[in-house]
Amino acid sequence: MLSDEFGREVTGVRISLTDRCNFDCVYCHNEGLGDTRGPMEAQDGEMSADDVVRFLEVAEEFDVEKAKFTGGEPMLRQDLEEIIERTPDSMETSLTTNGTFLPGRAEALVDAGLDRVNVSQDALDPKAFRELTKSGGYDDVIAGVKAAVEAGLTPVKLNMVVFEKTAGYVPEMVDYVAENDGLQLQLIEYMPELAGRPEWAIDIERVHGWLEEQADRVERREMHGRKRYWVGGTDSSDGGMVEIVDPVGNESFCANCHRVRVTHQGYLKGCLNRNDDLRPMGEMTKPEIREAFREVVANRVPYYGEYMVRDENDEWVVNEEYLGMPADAD
Ligand SMILES: Nc1nc2c(ncn2[C@@H]2O[C@H](COP(=O)(O)OP(=O)(O)OP(=O)(O)O)[C@@H](O)[C@H]2O)c(=O)[nH]1
Ligand SMILES: C[S@@+](CC[C@H](N)C(=O)[O-])C[C@H]1O[C@@H](n2cnc3c(N)ncnc32)[C@H](O)[C@@H]1O
Ligand code: SF4
Ligand code: SF4
Repeated sequence: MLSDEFGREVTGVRISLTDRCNFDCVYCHNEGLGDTRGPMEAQDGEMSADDVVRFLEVAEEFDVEKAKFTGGEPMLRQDLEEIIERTPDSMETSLTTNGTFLPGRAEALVDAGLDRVNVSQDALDPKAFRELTKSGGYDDVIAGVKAAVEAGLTPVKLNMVVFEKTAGYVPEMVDYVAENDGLQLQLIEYMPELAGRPEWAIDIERVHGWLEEQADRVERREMHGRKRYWVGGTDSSDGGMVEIVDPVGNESFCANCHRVRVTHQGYLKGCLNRNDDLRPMGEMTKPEIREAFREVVANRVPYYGEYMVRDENDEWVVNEEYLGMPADAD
């Protein structure tokens, strides 16, 4: 297993399969890739299934245990089932999707070997959903979540971005997962780093405090040191699990970050928030990918606490050591 200079082993890879999307969520950081809007047909430059598999086979050699497929909207890829089918068996495979294409396809994903799925759902009301996603796909998403649970892609984690437009929906979303078997909730702190609009952010500590009061028990997950709250338990059920993903300005989150990312165009990327460390894999052979993977891991640094440091006014500023890196290789 490869580790970076900060002792962070790389146990997972997170692969963006496309930057295209059928939604236009107001908050979208698109995994650091830019705008999702544009043609929805397959684009030149997207990694082919062969490219993805070649990379995954190298990752397997380095004992990477988990593969996460994301986007854009990864289910716009018609060869998603093939990619999952060809993912090394030793890896846990998961998918993060807006859920609209799960009805009719969830079973095929299971047959291909997908283990579980995260579905973005920021509200339980079609009108609010439309405003947040600029899409009328609410019913499809609900049907998608149902299809995923029925197909056994559990736990299905509902991903909710928490910011000023959604914070009021948190209690009903928490009740919803407590009452529905097979569902869990991830409350994702709104990340303005790539999406802009810092004024939309809310204080995520208030959500932690509120959940602390509701919870029957609290756990800490190894990945990112994320906290998990169990709520609504009864004699016969553990209730629902609510996990908080709170990366913004969080040094311990970055200190426990164990993933390398791959962009839809096949660039290795050490950190979601950075575009100055990209390495193109292009037509590389396996030995060349091995070398590039080693280099990317060697150059990984925690974003908060190393790449960004606090100045004398307690503001985050880029550490001088990293100034002058290429601005954006994508
Ligand atoms: N800054 C930062 N944000 C992350 C990181 N991992 C996840 N996130 C945020 O959480 C969102 C949802 O992540 P998911 O793709 O659902 O998966 P996950 O929560 O990371 O992983 P699982 O819980 O194991 O499924 C991402 O799109 C990011 O906004 C990370 O390493 N760094
Ligand atoms: C970029 S999307 C890609 C996968 C898929 N289209 C989806 O929406 O699940 C991955 C995750 O990033 C989250 N996300 C997008 N922009 C964000 C932001 N600015 N802050 C926090 N999370 C964000 C979304 O809610 C989603 O759960
Ligand atoms: S569905 Fe996902 S990729 Fe598409 S705009 Fe929303 S968050 Fe971004
Ligand atoms: S180093 Fe921090 S910001 Fe970068 S991907 Fe890891 S957790 Fe996210």
